[in-house]
Amino acid sequence: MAEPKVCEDLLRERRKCTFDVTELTNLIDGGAQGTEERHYVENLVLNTEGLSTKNEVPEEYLSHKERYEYAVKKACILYEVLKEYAAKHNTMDAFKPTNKYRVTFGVVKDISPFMLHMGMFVPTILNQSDPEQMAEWLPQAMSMGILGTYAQTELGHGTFLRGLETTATYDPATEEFVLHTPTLTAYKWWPGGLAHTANHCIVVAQLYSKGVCYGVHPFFVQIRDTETHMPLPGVKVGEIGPKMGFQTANNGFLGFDHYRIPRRSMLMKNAQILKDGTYVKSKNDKLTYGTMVFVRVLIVTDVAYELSRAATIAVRYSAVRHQSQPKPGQPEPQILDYVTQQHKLFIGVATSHVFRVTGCWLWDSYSQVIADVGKGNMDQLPELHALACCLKAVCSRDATARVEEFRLACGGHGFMASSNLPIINGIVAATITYEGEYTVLMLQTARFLVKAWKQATLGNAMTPTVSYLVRFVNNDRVRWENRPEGIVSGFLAIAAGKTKAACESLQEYERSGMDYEDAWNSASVQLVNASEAHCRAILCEVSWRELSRLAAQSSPSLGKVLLQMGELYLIYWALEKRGDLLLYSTITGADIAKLQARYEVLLGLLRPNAVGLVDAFDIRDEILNSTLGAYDGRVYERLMEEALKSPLNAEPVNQSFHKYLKPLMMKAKL
Ligand SMILES: CC/C=C\C/C=C\C/C=C\C/C=C\C/C=C\C/C=C\CC/C=C/C(=O)SCCNC(=O)CCNC(=O)[C@H](O)C(C)(C)COP(=O)(O)OP(=O)(O)OC[C@H]1O[C@@H](n2cnc3c(N)ncnc32)[C@H](O)[C@@H]1OP(=O)(O)O
Ligand SMILES: Cc1cc2nc3c(=O)[nH]c(=O)nc-3n(C[C@H](O)[C@H](O)[C@H](O)COP(=O)(O)OP(=O)(O)OC[C@H]3O[C@@H](n4cnc5c(N)ncnc54)[C@H](O)[C@@H]3O)c2cc1C
Repeated sequence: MAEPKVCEDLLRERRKCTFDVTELTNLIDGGAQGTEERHYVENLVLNTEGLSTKNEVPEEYLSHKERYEYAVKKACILYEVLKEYAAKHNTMDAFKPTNKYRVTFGVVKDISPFMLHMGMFVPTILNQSDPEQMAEWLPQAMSMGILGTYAQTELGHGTFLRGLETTATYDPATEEFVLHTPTLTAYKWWPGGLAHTANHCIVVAQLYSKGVCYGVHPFFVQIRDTETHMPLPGVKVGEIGPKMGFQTANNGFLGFDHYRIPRRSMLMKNAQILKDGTYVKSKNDKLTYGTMVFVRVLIVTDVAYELSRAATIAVRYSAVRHQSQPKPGQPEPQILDYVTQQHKLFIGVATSHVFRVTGCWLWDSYSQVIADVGKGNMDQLPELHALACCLKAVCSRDATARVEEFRLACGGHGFMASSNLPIINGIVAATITYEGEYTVLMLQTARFLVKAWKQATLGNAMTPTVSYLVRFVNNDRVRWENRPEGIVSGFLAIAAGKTKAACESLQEYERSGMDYEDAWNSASVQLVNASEAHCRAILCEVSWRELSRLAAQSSPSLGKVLLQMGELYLIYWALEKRGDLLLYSTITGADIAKLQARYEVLLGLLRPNAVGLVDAFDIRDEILNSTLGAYDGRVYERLMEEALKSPLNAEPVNQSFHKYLKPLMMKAKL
């Protein structure tokens, strides 16, 4: 059968595009070879028997239990396919922030029950086990001979890791640890895949030896029999129930009743317990938190990708949707022509690029610091932690706001499950909380900023990401320049000004007699604001630098568009933060009017390329999973086709009519 035709609106939009869409796709994939490899993986996966979702009942109609079973079945077939592929290539590729493995969304719309296996279980083994442990566990984990997750959070404690209650008490007589859950609040709660998928997990527990508590440490723990999958004696495990999203992630709870594991189950790359119970300290006890730093770094490119999916849906839909009649007698225009609609959409497209390039920069910084840590140099760990915390926090929160804006931009149809915007919304919203909650992570960065400000005022040497503070110690109003570099300077001035103000408040509260912790709490709204400003300045500075670099390497037509997106992001935020700029720079009302005018010009310049820009994200229909965003733009046909799949439409009259509605109506007639 011939493929259905692409709708006229999208054909016209594609003809308007001023740059080579493939060139941008290649840039996003890190080169033409990256695109080729991604296409290869996508074809491999989506052409595999049992993986295509084409003729299946949409996941949303399945019961909670069926949906989980469906996701497990698909994840297993998918793993086999990816394993074969990985065997021929570099397996570590799976951990790089590329789009190659996002093909999983073409197989299960929501989160895979294996996500924590590859995302945290394997990385923790890689980063925290000693060579002997790695040799034993890694091959089993990589081949799925064992299925794992990362069990840290408890019912009563998620943020405060030092407060975790699960205990691992060393017994030198048997050379074992005794894992125990002393209270209800000590139950592990949340880990993905823990409920009915994993048979092993990394358990983070308070280590006790010779009566001394040495704080939280990771342990490699088997929780289910590998043959029968029954929970092992002393293990209580189950599922936590339905959530706002993450329906197929299989989040679970876990408790131990004096459950014994061998001494060598403690991950011993950093700290160790010797046979006699002697504790050998890690060079840096924060290395235990290493997997979280890794995931926080990945979240930045992850949310950039989710934004690109939501953008593709909303922009294509806006090109197809016609509404209202601003000029009497004229046809209804595409909603994409309304400048308010462009304002909703284009910042989201630009933000996806900003987060992707900043995320790649963060990944490179992470790789560098971790290589140094491997050589025993921990100097840059605090800066990396501060950077990963604020970027994870701000990017996850901004991305969620942008996805919601994309949903609103699709009007009523954006509320349909078949648009896929609700699932994307759930996936992105969760990132604000997991791997460190927004405010908590912002306050971690604030700790670093407060120390950095002190160093700056003392005239001491500064680490790279905070060296800008020095410029503002004695002069907090920067001279305004109406160009991208001037906006970046403005944001650096805001960050320095807010850091200074927060530090002064902190001191003021202390001077008033408060102890440091209470003063910190009192100043914490300002401290979070300072972190947000610092992060925004980094996003502006890094993305403008990276997009300019990429533009210089691209064809002139693409280069122009990359710079337009970079500039749009800068101006959007300059306008959002105009009050701060008035405080911390010499910007005037006239300058702000010029920024507003330039913003509107940029919307106009980007308008002809709107569809080309989202086409360049190159997200296949099977991965997009959206009635509104498909490449051919057959929005109304798809909405109707999907509606007809509702099981309620399988019969003209539902039994509830006879059972309830008719009796109700009969009563009214009496
Ligand atoms: C073959 C291949 C086939 C297929 C492959 C296919 C696909 C898969 C591919 C790839 C997958 C890759 C990625 C997947 C991505 C994601 C994973 C998926 C989902 C994740 C789901 C969610 C998981 C979780 O949520 S896990 C639980 C996370 N929990 C938290 O984040 C808790 C937050 N709390 C904390 O981190 C801390 O307690 C704290 C709040 C930060 C600190 O509190 P506190 O001050 O009380 O702490 P301390 O006293 O201990 O520390 C103070 C001191 O330490 C410094 N510090 C703190 N943390 C760190 C750190 N991490 N690093 C360095 N330093 C740290 C802190 O700054 C203080 O220093 P100062 O005293 O000097 O200020
Ligand atoms: C979808 C999802 C998947 C998850 N997957 C996993 C997993 O696989 N493994 C795992 O171990 N965990 C997992 N988690 C748990 C997750 O890591 C925690 O929920 C997260 O770290 C937040 O901790 P919390 O729930 O204790 O929040 P809380 O810390 O209780 O936060 C509640 C509120 O208190 C505020 N607050 C807390 N402390 C402070 C403070 N010091 N200063 C100011 N305000 C504060 C917060 O800002 C927030 O507003 C998952 C969570 C979700 C939602």
